[in-house]
Amino acid sequence: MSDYTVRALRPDEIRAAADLFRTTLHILAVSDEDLPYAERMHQPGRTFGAFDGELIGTARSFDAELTVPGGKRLPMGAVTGVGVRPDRTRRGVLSELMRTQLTEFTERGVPLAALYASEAVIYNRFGYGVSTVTQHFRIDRRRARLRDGVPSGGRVDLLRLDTELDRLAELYEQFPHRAGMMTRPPYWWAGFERHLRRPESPVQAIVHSGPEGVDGYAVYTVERKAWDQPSTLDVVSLQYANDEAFAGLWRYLLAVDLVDTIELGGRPPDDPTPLLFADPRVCAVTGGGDDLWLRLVDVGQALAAREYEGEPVVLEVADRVLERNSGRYRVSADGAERTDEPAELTLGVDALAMLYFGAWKASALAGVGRIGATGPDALRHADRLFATRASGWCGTHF
Ligand SMILES: CC(=O)SCCNC(=O)CCNC(=O)[C@H](O)C(C)(C)COP(=O)(O)OP(=O)(O)OC[C@H]1O[C@@H](n2cnc3c(N)ncnc32)[C@H](O)[C@@H]1OP(=O)(O)O
Repeated sequence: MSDYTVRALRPDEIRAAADLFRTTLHILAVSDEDLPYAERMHQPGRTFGAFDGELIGTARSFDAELTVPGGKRLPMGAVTGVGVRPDRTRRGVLSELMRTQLTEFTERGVPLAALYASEAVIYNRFGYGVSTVTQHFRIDRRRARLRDGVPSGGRVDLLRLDTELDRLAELYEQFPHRAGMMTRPPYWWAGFERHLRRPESPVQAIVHSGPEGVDGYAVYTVERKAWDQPSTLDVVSLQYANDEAFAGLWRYLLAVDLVDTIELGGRPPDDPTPLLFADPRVCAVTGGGDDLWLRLVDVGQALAAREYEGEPVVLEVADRVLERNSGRYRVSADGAERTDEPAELTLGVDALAMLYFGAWKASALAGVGRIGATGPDALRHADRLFATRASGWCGTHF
């Protein structure tokens, strides 16, 4: 039996939870100036604390919606703020917090949970898998020339972030969401706003307008340490509704004076940025990695919500944390449902999350022992069924 209890925190305990979380990430505790943002980031009733007399661990979530392949939006618990006091780690505190949180999602009928992971070895055991991946670009701004034929037109204007941040929130929700993208509720924007108000880095926002009105925006900072030092423009956010807006925002960014390098991180695997340039090597891929970690809280509902193409396959899913998900599911172009038919593929719920947005192929996961298969046909069918038109991508760090 554990010597601690887990319960939802009261509003007057939120600062302590935020301090604990920040301490576990080696970040300074919440300042008085930060406190209003920290409070706005917490959705009432969604922060859990573990106590052994004192607060020793915490995990919170906020409600959002996630677009799944085919365009439907499903409720999701956006999990964040996870930390256990360093003198109480490795005795099951996180495991209890995760179980409590997943049970709470189940009771409220939330079919998906997702998070961004500080370390990649923590969350598989709780059923989360890397469901989307990203890449980072560095552009040599002084050598960059756009190819002939890149769309032109439209106009770009500065947006006043101190008074018009809400405008970005509206635009983000208006623009199309590809599979893997989530809604950004006020709990998310409060954290973004705090990030933007860091005193050391002035932040600019721009909007692009085309014939139908505003159809793209970007947020960026420029770091310029000294007059004779190279300077870097860091694109914090880039969202757009069409190709013209994408090109128009880039035309602007490439023309910002006193900039040597442009950094653009966390983009989808099929991001077209390198295709813009006459010499594609001015745009180097400098890294990448896991983006959204997904957890199918209700496997039946999550599988039934997305679209598929191709021949059917029967999956046998194992879920050690939410046992009622364990069982067989038939997935076909007509949808997905529970079945008694014999299994063709066996996999954990974490591996299923890796298939969900098409970021990984079943055949690749089988090759490294994450999926068991009766034969190559089943893998071929699963590869096709779970493939997506555009790369899955979230791009909303939380
Ligand atoms: C979504 C987010 O908020 S991401 C931020 C996550 N937080 C951090 O990274 C802050 C620093 N780290 C911590 O606070 C803690 O180490 C936590 C929260 C990651 C883990 O908390 P703990 O209470 O130690 O986890 P718990 O004891 O329940 O561990 C369960 C299992 O996971 C393993 N585990 C937990 N954390 C880690 C880790 N960082 N690295 C390797 N294994 C780990 C444990 O060894 C244990 O394995 P076992 O079941 O085989 O014995």
